Amino acid sequence: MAAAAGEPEVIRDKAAMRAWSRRQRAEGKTVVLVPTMGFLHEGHLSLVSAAAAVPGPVAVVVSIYVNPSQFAPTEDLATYPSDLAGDLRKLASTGAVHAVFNPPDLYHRGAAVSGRRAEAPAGAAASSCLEAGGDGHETWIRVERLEKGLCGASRPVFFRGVATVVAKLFNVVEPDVAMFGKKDYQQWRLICRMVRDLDFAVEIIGSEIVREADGLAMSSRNVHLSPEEREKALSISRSLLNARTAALNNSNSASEHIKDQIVQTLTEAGGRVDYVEIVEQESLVPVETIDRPVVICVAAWFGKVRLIDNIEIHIQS
Ligand SMILES: Nc1ncnc2c1ncn2[C@@H]1O[C@H](COP(=O)(O)OP(=O)(O)OP(=O)(O)O)[C@@H](O)[C@H]1O
Ligand SMILES: CC(C)(CO)[C@@H](O)C(=O)[O-]
Ligand code: BAL
Repeated sequence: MAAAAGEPEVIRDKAAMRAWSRRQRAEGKTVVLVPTMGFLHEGHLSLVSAAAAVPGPVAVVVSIYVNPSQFAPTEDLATYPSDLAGDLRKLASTGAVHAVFNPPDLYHRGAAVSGRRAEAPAGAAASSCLEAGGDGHETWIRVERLEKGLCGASRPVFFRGVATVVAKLFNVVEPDVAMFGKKDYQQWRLICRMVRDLDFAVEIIGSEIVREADGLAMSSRNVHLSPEEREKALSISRSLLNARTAALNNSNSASEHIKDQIVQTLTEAGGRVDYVEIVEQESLVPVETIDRPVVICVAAWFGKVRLIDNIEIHIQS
């Protein structure tokens, strides 16, 4: 169990962060990292509780960093919510966080070369809000199959940016354990695959989705929903719960039928569906029939807010 942590130490510098972690490990502690983009809610705090519950003496680090490389220029980097002072208060009140890593920037930005800064390098398939010419960052981790479907289809640079920044965080913080929420299901599975494939010495723990009392999955972006949009967005969790009931009550349900029902519910509520997919839990390969453990994943727009959610169905094959 963790010793009471008191006020977390706020660390902004990479070298200082690495030195802090190494001191903790030298003292016999397990370093547990909770990566976040801030504007914290109970979903994040559940990851902190799970981090504190890792057996043995632990040093819990929460990173707060809005990673520009996972946002395409058309996405919402500029309006991503933030409240560092509020976040620090929430983390201190848990008594379970020992350090907060809040770097001003994690990337080498490089110098402009012939005015090409902020453009994608020649030959790049897609660009993010980070792209730099000259001697800026140009090394990327691609989890080649898992990054393509689901959220990868409409967010072309998202998983390249996530895998790369998580690898950078692992190199700086050197955690023994890292916590990810199953709300971002594809992200969690992709990080597990990256860790396996690249032999990172980090144990990844996936933590259950935390919901509001009415079922809405907690998400930092929920703050941008109007009260009407928020009400309509309840159709996501409602349709997922109905789908699970249907799948559990009818053996070998056809995925197409279940997906159609979800699309209909979301559309009737006023949502714009990005995708509804039923996939195997680890490989994320789509299934035609629900005859094995699957997860139903949804992304839909309500107003200007794109929300994701999912539900696991534990049918034994
Ligand atoms: N409701 C939730 N339940 C469990 N984990 C969550 C929940 N919301 C976020 N997390 C996890 O917290 C970590 C940090 O996520 P992030 O800071 O992007 O918050 P978010 O609420 O997912 O924001 P966004 O609005 O970008 O979806 C991720 O591992 C994410 O899966
Ligand atoms: C894992 C992560 C912190 C990487 O920027 C982000 O994608 C998130 O908060 O889920
Ligand atoms: N929780 C995932 C971060 C993002 O949507 O960019």
